[in-house]
Amino acid sequence: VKKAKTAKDSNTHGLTKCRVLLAELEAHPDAWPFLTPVNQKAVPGYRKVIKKPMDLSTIREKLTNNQYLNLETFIADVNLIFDNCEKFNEDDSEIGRGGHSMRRFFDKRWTELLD
Ligand SMILES: Cc1ncccc1N[C@@H](C)c1ccc2c(c1)OCCO2
Repeated sequence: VKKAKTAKDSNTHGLTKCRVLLAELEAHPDAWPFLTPVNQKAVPGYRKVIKKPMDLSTIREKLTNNQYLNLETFIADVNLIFDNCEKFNEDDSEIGRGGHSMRRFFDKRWTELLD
């Protein structure tokens, strides 16, 4: 029997799914370009082109600091990683292909976890 969903319950379950999804993204073989913030001094043009940088370690920090209100705000930050990647990298490049691979994996997993 499904328990009545209170706001707190949805939030708790939503956050549990965020933790599961983030752990799987961090462990993915194609995650390496996305694990830490892009070093904007080392990557010419990145600061100018990408208005809202995002990476998996920043998402981990925000999750730890309870900065995600629900699954949707978490999904928005993960998609920011992939959108930034598509904007800056050619589809036919190692990082570009990695971004598409990670987005496909993430889309499949969060839809599977939807309650
Ligand atoms: C996701 C992304 N988009 C655009 C540029 C970089 C990156 N990732 C960084 C970590 C990165 C990924 C690969 C690298 C690198 C830095 O510095 C030089 C060697 O290859």
